[in-house]
Amino acid sequence: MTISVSEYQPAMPASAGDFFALTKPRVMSLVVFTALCGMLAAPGSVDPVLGFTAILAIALGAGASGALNQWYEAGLDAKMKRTAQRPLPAGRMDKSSALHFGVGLGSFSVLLMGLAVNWLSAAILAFSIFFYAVVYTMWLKPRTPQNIVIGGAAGAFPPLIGWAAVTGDVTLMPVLLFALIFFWTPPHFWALALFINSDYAKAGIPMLPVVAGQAATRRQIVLYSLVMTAVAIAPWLLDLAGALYGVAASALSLVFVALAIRVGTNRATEPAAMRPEKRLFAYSIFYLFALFAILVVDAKVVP
Ligand code: HEM
Ligand SMILES: CC(C)=CCC/C(C)=C/CC/C(C)=C/COP(=O)(O)OP(=O)(O)O
Repeated sequence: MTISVSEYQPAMPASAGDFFALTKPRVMSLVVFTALCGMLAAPGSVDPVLGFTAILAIALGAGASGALNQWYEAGLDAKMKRTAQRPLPAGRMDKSSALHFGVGLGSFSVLLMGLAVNWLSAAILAFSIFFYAVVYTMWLKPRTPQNIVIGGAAGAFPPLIGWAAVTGDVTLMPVLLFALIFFWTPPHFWALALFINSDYAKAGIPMLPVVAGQAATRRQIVLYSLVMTAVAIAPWLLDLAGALYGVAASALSLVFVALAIRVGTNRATEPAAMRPEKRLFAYSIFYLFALFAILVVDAKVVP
C-alpha cells in the first residue's frame, strides 16, 4: 500500500531546521538582498529601526510564500530528484504544519509591515505572497509554459517594496528595478530548466523546454537577455543613476548576453554537455547580486 504525502504523519515533530528549509533560504537571500538595495538606493536617509523592520517583514513574507509553495507542491516535489529531500516529500513534516506556518508567518509579516512601516509596502508585500503562492504555484505553474514569465513578477516586487517602505511611494526608478528582475527571471530559470528538463517532464510540469523544445527555449533566453540589458542600463540613460552604475550595468549585462548567446548556439541535448547553460544559471545569480550592490554604492557612496 502506498501512502500519499497528504496522509503521512511523521513519527517525530519537524525540527527548526525543517521549518527554516521550508522558507527556501538560499533563494530568498537574493530576494531579500534586492529589497535591501531597493531601500538603500531610495532618496534620503533610512531610519535604522524602520529599515530593519521592513527588511525583516520582507524576509518573513518571502519565507512564508516559500512555505506555502512547498505545502501545495509536496506531491510534485516528491517526484523530482532535486526536490525530493525537502521536509514534506521526505516525510519529516506533515502538510498541516507547513500550511499553518506559511499562513501564520505571512499574516504576521504583512501586519508587521503595515503597523510598523506603512500600508503601501504592506499591501505590495501581501500581493507578492499571494502572487507567488496562488497565481504562480497553484494556477500558472501546472498550466502554461509562460508560468515563470508572468509568475516571475512575484520575485520582482521586493526592491519596489523596499523603496516604498522608506519613501511611502513608488516612482519610475523602483518600477525599472521591478522590470529588471522581471526580464532577468526567464533566462535565470530557463537556463536551469534546460539541464533539468527530464525532472519537469517526469512531474508533468509544462516548463518551456518540455513544451516548446530546447531550440525555442534557447532563442527566448537570448531575447529576454537583450530586453533585460536595455532595462538594466535605462536608469543611467534616464539620469536616475550615475556613471559608475551605468558602466557596471553595461559590462555585467554584456557578459550576460555573451553567455546567453552561447546557450543560444549550443545544440547539446544531454545535460552533461550543457556547460553554457550551467554557467549562465550561475552567472545570473552573481549578476543580480553585483548589479544591486553597485546600484547602492552609486547612489550612496559616490559623491
Ligand atoms: C518564477 C521565478 C523563479 C523561478 C521559477 C526560479 C527557479 C529556481 C530554481 C528551480 C532554482 C534551483 C535551486 C533551488 O531549488 O533552490 C533556483 C535557484 C536560485 N534562484 Fe531562482 N527562480 C525564480 C526567481 C528567482 C528570483 C526572483 C530570485 C532572486 C531575486 C532567485 C534567486 C535564486 C538563487 C539565489 C538561487 C540559487 C539557490 C541555491 O544556491 O541553492 N530566483 N531558482
Ligand atoms: C516578497 C516575496 C513574497 C517574494 C517572493 C519571491 C519569489 C517569488 C521568489 C520565487 C523564487 C523561487 C523560489 C522560485 C522557485 O520556483 P518554483 O517554486 O517553481 O521552484 P521549485 O521547483 O524549486 O519549488
